[in-house]
Amino acid sequence: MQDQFRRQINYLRISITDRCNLRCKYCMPSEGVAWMPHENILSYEEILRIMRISTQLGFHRFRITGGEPLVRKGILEFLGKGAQIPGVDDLMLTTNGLLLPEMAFGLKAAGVQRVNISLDTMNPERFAEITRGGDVSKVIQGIFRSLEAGLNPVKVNVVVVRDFNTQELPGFLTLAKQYPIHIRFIELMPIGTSSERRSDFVSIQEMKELLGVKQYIPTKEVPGGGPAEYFRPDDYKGSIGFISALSRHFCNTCNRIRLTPDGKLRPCLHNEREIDLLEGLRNGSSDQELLDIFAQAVWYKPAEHRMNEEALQGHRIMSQIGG
Ligand SMILES: Nc1nc2c(ncn2[C@@H]2O[C@H](COP(=O)(O)OP(=O)(O)OP(=O)(O)O)[C@@H](O)[C@H]2O)c(=O)[nH]1
Ligand SMILES: C[S@@+](CC[C@H](N)C(=O)[O-])C[C@H]1O[C@@H](n2cnc3c(N)ncnc32)[C@H](O)[C@@H]1O
Ligand code: SF4
Ligand code: SF4
Repeated sequence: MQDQFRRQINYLRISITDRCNLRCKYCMPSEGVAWMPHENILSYEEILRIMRISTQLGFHRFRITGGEPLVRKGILEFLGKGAQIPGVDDLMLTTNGLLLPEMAFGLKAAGVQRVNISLDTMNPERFAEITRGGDVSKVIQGIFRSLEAGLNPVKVNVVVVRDFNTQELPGFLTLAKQYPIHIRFIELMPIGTSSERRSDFVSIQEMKELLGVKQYIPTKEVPGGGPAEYFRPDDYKGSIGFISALSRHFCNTCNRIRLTPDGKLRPCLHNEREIDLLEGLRNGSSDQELLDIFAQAVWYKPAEHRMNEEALQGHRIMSQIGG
C-alpha cells in the first residue's frame, strides 16, 4: 500500500530474535544487552499470521533478520511455512553467516530465495576483534556453501569503519571479480553503540576513492528491494554495491517497515515511534483489526530519517530492531 508520501510500501523486515552469537562492536555493547523476556517474543505462528495479513496490503517481500536469525530454534520449519503463504514472492535472510556452512542447503530447501551475509573483514584476527570472538573461516565457508546451495544472488554486507577495514576494501573486490558475489559497502550509521563513534564514519565518496576502481558502470541487473546502487565492471562475475544511508539518503524511495521480535511495527529504522501488534495478537483481535493497525503504521511512516537527532533514535540498538 501507499503511505502518505505516495511511496509504495511492500517490504517487511522481520526480526525474529534479538539474540546473537556475535557481539559486533558497532552493533552491541561489550557487556551485551539484556535479552528480551521470552514471553514477549512473537511465536512463529504469530509471525506467520502477520505475514499473511500483510500480504492483503500488498506486502510481498519479506526479509528475516535479527539479532542472528539462524540461532532461533525451528527457523527452517518456520521459513518453510512462510514460503508457502500465497503472496510471499520473495523470502530472504540477512545473517552473519556463521551457521551457513550447515544451514545453507536447508534454507534453500525451505524456500528461501537468497541471503545477505555480513562480513566486514576477511582477516581472522580483525574479524575476531570486531565481532568480539567470531571465526571468519565459518563465514567464508558459509558464503561459498550458499552459492553451492543455489541461493541467488549472494550478497556480502561490508560496513566500513575508519582505520579498521578501510585499507582492506580493495581486497573484497577479488570476491566480486572471481565469483557471482555482490559486495555492498555500507556507511556506518549512528545507531546504538556506533552513535558515540561518529569519527569512524566513511562516506561512499571516500570508499570509492579507496577502492581505486577506474570506472563505475551502473547495473540494474542485481535483484533486490533495498537501497543499494550497483556497479559491474566488465570483467566481474559479481558486482560492487554501495549503501549510502547517511551521505545520500534514500528515504524518498523507502519501501519498507519493520517488525521487531517483541511484536512492534517500526515504520522507520531511525525513528523510535512503534506501533504495538503484540497485544492485539494476544487479546483475540480479528485479522481485520490487526490489518487496520498495520495500515496505520504504513500510512504514518515518516518522510525521512533524522539520524543526526539522537533523541529521535530511541533506546533500541540495531540487533533489537532488525538492521
Ligand atoms: N537507513 C536505512 N538503512 C537501511 C535500511 N534497510 C537496510 N539498511 C541498510 O542496508 C544494510 C543492508 O541491508 P540488508 O538486510 O542486507 O537488506 P537490503 O539491502 O534491504 O536487501 P536487498 O537489497 O533486497 O538485498 C543494512 O545493514 C543497513 O545498513 C533502512 O530501512 N534504512
Ligand atoms: C543488525 S544485523 C542483523 C542480521 C545479522 N546478525 C547480520 O549481522 O547480518 C543486520 C545488518 O546491520 C548492519 N549494522 C549493524 N549496525 C550497524 C550500523 N551502526 N551501521 C550500519 N550497519 C549496521 C550489520 O553489519 C548487518 O549487515
Ligand atoms: S551486526 Fe548482526 S552479527 Fe553483529 S552483533 Fe549485530 S546482530 Fe549480531
Ligand atoms: S531511514 Fe527510515 S525512511 Fe529512510 S530508508 Fe530507512 S526506514 Fe526508510
